[in-house]
Amino acid sequence: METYNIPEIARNVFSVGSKDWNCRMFDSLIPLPEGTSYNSFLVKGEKKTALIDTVNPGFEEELAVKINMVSDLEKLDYLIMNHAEPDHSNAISFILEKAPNALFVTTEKGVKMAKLYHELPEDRIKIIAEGDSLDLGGKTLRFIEAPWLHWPETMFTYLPEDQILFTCDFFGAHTAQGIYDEDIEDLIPFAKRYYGEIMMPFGKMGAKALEKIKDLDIKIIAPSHGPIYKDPGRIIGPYAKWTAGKTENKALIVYVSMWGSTREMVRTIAETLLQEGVDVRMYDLAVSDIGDVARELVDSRAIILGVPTVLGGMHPVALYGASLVKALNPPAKYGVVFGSFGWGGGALKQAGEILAPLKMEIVGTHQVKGRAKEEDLKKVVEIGRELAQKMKA
Ligand SMILES: Cc1cc2nc3c(=O)[nH]c(=O)nc-3n(C[C@H](O)[C@H](O)[C@H](O)COP(=O)(O)O)c2cc1C
Repeated sequence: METYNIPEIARNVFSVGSKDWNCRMFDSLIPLPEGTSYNSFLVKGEKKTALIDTVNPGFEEELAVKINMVSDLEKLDYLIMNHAEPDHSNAISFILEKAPNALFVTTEKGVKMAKLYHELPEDRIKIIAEGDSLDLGGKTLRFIEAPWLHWPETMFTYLPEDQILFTCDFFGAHTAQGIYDEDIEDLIPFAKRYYGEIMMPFGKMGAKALEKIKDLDIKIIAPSHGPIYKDPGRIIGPYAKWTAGKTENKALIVYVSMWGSTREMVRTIAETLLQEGVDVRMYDLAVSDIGDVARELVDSRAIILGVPTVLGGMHPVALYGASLVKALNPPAKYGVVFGSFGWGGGALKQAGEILAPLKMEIVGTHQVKGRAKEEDLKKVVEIGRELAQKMKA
């Protein structure tokens, strides 16, 4: 007999998803130092039962066992989909097969996205829209469209009787640890990392979603990754700051250096900025966790990129880092680029082209042939001081 912990987060509301303790990479892109969870919630009303979101490939059987421990999967009435990404939607076909009377419930956009990944029985689709609700008997599920968090079809589900907001990826964190937010002291850095990796490019949509839910009475936030918030303010507060693009007096330095020339320049600007009272975070992209970089991008006021030339362009690792920075669209106001080359150069030009679409003012650039000389490092210090002044203003 398998043993499972099935938290009852409110009366007749069960957390039936899975913990993926050892997963170390997500979306073939994001490192997961503490694994993750795929949260799925079963809501039992007096008349009807609904499942909100499902689980990642490989966890379907566990989901079925857990549902059957607290209910009867065969008699499930509704399968609600807040988001079509397979880590939450993968078990849709599995569940619809095991629960022959269950209706698949989502928005019109949700159906379109789900059909990209699953074959859905047409006669079992129930399309809902903003403000619609389902009566389960003593429990109501109300739907709130929250598009682009982080795919076009995303929505939230609200359970007014228990004041629970099911937000899928929004407010999520990649960690398998804990059940409730109170279990993890350093949860917000994890949530911030997740925000940087997944939500930051859609910050404006995030701000709109916050505005939409601001008058809801929320006692519990139940996201689909990481712990459930019994203290919603603990995550809504930081999200208000992050989605507004508020920055700190902090410079994020990301660089690559093969023989130390670029490293000497970024180390010099780091020391200058620290002298000037600027907080500094520095990551060598060749050995760093890109999730840490994403976390620091969320509220850094300046980004400093150090990149040597390799084969006529940027070092490939720095190219990857710079492309990611551009795609994540951080709120940084100021930028600086340093580079080193041996003969023809090319990295600095390419870095400028990549970062151009960001709305950062480039405060300075400096490139050296080989190692930086005394006058080069003086120039780096000058750029650092000018940057610090601008950042304080
Ligand atoms: C694999 C490799 C490829 C390079 N390709 C170029 C190049 O195409 N053009 C150039 O000007 N320098 C090139 N260089 C020279 C480096 O850009 C130069 O050594 C630079 O000072 C390295 O800076 P770093 O010590 O910060 O890595 C290359 C160096 C290496 C190791």
